[in-house]
Amino acid sequence: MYSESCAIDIKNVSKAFPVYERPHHRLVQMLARRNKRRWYNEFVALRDVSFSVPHGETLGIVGRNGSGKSTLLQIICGTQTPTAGEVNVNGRVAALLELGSGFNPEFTGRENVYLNGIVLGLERKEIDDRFDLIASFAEIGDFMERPVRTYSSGMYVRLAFAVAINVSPDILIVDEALSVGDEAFQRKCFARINKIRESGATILFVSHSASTVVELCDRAILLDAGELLAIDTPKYVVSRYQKLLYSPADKVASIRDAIRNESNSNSAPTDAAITNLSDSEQDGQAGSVSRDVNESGERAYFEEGLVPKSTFRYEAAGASIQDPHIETLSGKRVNVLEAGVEYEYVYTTSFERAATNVRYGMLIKTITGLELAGSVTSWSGEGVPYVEAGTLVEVRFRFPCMFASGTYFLNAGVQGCIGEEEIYLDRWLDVAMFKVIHEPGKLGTTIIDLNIVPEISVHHTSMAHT
Ligand SMILES: Nc1ncnc2c1ncn2[C@@H]1O[C@H](COP(=O)(O)OP(=O)(O)OP(=O)(O)O)[C@@H](O)[C@H]1O
Repeated sequence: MYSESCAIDIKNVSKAFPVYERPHHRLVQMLARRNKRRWYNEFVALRDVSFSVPHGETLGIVGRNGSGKSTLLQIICGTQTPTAGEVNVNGRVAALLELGSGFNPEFTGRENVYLNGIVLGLERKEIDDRFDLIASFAEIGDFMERPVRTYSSGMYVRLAFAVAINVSPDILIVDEALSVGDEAFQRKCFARINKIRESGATILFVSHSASTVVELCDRAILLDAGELLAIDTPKYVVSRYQKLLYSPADKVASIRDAIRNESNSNSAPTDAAITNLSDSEQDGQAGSVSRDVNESGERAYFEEGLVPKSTFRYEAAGASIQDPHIETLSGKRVNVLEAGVEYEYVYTTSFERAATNVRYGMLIKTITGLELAGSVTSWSGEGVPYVEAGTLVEVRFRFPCMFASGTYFLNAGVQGCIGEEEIYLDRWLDVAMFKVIHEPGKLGTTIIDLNIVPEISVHHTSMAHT
């Protein structure tokens, strides 16, 4: 029985595609409809898939290429029909599927926004009200008035994303689309996805990035060759996915069986049958140990266009933060950093009103919004006792760049008392961003690189001598 308490309910869904050996067989098949002979073979893209997604859950979908992820999403969106099984979707679905689907290439961006909005169940007036928001989110300028076929893939994704996340979906489906586009835009999208999530929407998220699935999702499913092999916590599912992904071809079948049996046994996840890969295997890294870091950060530099697009300022109350940036210890302004080197995150606060018990804070986040590290200048109640109106105060946070190569975002905030109550005098999210340069010899994996020193020693056991 379909339950309204679920956003999505999939029961025994299968999908088979006809595959014709020769192009003209398609025509022969059409003409010979009543004939018993079949001019095609069936390719089964999904076989007997069942699962349900409660309202408000963020479900990750992982699987190797061709495992059926896109087909499943298209069935949920209604752009493909299942060959067998039942699909129930409860709520307004906004989907970001593969490039090429969703928009009519001959229509302009504006026309497509209206078309999509109407398909998603919005009234024309509602689309009118949201149009400026969508246009400013998409950042495609005059291209809004040009046919979508003239767009670059980046522009296409920007517009598709802008529509999908500005129509207040109950269910948001994102198929890997975020990997197109620059990091600043990706951050902006993740910030918006988090807001949609917080508002109680259900999210289906297909990604090849293990860390993103673990970070964003409440649960995940693993598809392989059209079969749902596992549904469990993101960490559990991702470890099985990686095991499949990196196994030699002759081991795949036995690993599939082990994952299936393990899932079916309904026991608590155990790593006895499936051992997690080491991080270096996951990232395909091997390489030699290298500890050569340039302590001065000489290779760090400043890149002009590295400006966040997701900056958000809370209403200021008596102070304003200015010029947040990063410097090397010798005072060079940089935003592309060398790993393993110390830098300073600097900003100035201008006080329009006098404040007491003043404290400054900072935070470093990933593209997806994971809060990695932060600091404050003092504990609550122990801030600078009094700052006069008209004062400019510079604050410097020295930090070691212990991050893996990638892009990161910075917050800044000043707290203090005006009167009795402690409040944020000024607070900015994603006020600056920086990149960390890839260091080929570095062995650290994931996000934080603690410069862990590995050591291997070989011990001969008694068995080795027999
Ligand atoms: N219209 C079609 N006709 C025939 N086969 C198809 C069709 N659409 C998809 N398939 C096949 O179904 C299988 C599943 O495809 P699908 O695109 O759903 O996989 P996926 O997991 O999304 O892959 P990827 O990660 O590469 O995008 C693939 O082998 C694909 O070739």
